[in-house]
Amino acid sequence: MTKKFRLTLAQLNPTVGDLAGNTAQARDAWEQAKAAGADMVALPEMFVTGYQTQDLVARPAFVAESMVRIRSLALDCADGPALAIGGPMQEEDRLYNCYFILQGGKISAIMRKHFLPNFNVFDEVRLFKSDAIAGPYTIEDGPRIGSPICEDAWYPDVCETMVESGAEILVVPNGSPYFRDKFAIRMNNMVARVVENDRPLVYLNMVGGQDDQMFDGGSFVLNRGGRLAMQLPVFRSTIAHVDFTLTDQGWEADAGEKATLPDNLEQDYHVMVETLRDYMRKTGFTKVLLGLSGGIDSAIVAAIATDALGPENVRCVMLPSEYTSQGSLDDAAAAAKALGVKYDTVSIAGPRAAVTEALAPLFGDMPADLTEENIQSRIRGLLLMAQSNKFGEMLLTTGNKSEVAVGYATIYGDMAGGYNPIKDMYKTRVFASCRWRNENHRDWMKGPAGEVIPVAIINKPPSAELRPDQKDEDSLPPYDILDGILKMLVDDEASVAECVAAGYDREVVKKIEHLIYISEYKRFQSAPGPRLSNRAFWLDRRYPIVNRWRDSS
Ligand SMILES: Nc1ncnc2c1ncn2[C@@H]1O[C@H](COP(=O)(O)OP(=O)(O)OC[C@H]2O[C@@H]([n+]3cccc(C(=O)O)c3)[C@H](O)[C@@H]2O)[C@@H](O)[C@H]1O
Ligand SMILES: Nc1ncnc2c1ncn2[C@@H]1O[C@H](COP(=O)(O)OP(=O)(O)OP(=O)(O)O)[C@@H](O)[C@H]1O
Ligand SMILES: NC(=O)CC[C@H](N)C(=O)O
Repeated sequence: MTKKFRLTLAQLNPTVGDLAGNTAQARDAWEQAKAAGADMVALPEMFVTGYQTQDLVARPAFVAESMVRIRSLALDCADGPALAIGGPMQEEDRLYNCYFILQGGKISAIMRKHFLPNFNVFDEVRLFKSDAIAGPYTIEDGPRIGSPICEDAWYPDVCETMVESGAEILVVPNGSPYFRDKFAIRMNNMVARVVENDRPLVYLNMVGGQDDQMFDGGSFVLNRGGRLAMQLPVFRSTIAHVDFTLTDQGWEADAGEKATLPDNLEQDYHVMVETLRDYMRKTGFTKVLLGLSGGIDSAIVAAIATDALGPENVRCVMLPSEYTSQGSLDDAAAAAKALGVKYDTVSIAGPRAAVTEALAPLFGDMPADLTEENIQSRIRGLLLMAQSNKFGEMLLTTGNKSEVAVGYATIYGDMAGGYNPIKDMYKTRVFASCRWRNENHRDWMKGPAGEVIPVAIINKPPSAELRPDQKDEDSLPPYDILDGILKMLVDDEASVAECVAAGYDREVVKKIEHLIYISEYKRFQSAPGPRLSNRAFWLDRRYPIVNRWRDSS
């Protein structure tokens, strides 16, 4: 009789620290696997705790409770398919990132991670110990399986050793966070492992937002030769069953679902929506508010919030001053109407006059300058935070990556807010994302279809409207030049000389370099936001605040 093996892939969304909830999700996946007649159900890396735990995993009580949950899951799931789940384990003074195989009421095998990622957003060498490469485990009446844990499968060694010691299938649990165009990098690595080892491979990733990171799912199954047998969707919790048949050449996966992967404009937009949605749900908020200025940044943030939470949970507030143009008033109202969100107006004229009066004895006849400009931004921050307190709505802040990079925002002013959906998106890409959203609608968007960001907003020159006729380009180079230089200096760590060789003016490059370094203190105090690139501010790029070094090239 043909030998078969059914594996259930649980591409699910854990919450960091919700040990009971994550275990319940695992248990539910196991019930579904059992009902489907599966032999094994696999959950992602560190699923019991959620990922990434950062220093929470250094707390002995947290690890101990996680172990208790794993053991009780083993007992609960004794009678049915094997269950494989990631979690931490303490052995004497050593903490490991593990993959537990639960069968027959017990932990029947434990894989300990060998290659600990310690770059970009990862600090696993700081948190965990590496263990020697383990051999495969056997599923009762089924294949011998090797489980390299995420980073373990990005190099040949672990898979090769597991296969040399008898692994017939590789099942790789992952906690692999999104950055733009990462799919191809993952796929290339996994195809290489399959070809090197002549074994099928199951790549299982988690989904969900955690602070700045989005775990984008997109799990897949490869047959020998690197042939794609199954592709699960990105950004969506999914339970799927894959059937393996034992052939003369070894185990072969039957062809299953082949989800299509979105292009990178859609990926980024979807990440901004999902991370905000998960940040809200996982921190217990349902409603947001934001200042809607009639400019493009607050307009796209309003659209993202509406798509994430629904129009009934988004409130936009126009806070006009004497410098607010009629165009801005019209554009902000039109944007709110197109999205179907609540829209209020609170003038800053009165508070501004009161602040000016309060400071007059100190400021005397000193000329008005940036101080007075920033007071407007700070009054808006204060009025928005007051509404946040009163109505229990979380305030969204709206600075794009270009502004965040050069400090073009007022600290304790428009930087006020709990989450910044566009923190890692350069201004030039904000324009492209707005056009994409106006032309596309998907079932995961809770906002309406159509032109939700009025084209008048996309087409006008950006202005902070903090003084008469102010344009961003008065203080900054045009955004295509600014973003070109920022991409080189921030994302590529290019030298000043390399920027000049690429055609940028040295004086402009030096000015931008200076602005990046002197605004480190602002970023240190800024709200988190979704990571879209592999060089996002915060964990990917950690610079000192006090720093006298400048590139003399
Ligand atoms: N290293 C450091 N550590 C701690 N504090 C430091 C510091 N360097 C300066 N500071 C302090 O920070 C203050 C300066 O920061 P801040 O008050 O923000 O002021 P600043 O960065 O000078 O001005 C804000 C800039 O953002 C522009 N803006 C504002 C609002 C919105 C937008 C927009 O388009 O979205 C643009 C505005 O036109 C202006 O060019 C100083 O008073 C100084 O005391
Ligand atoms: N008149 C206003 N009413 C409400 N909010 C405002 C107003 N002006 C500024 N804000 C808030 O402060 C943020 C910074 O806006 P500002 O106009 O200074 O520059 P910006 O970065 O070009 O943003 P935007 O493109 O949204 O205008 C805005 O995104 C908005 O949230
Ligand atoms: N959790 C991990 O080991 C992640 C590292 C891995 N290379 C990734 O980003 O996909």
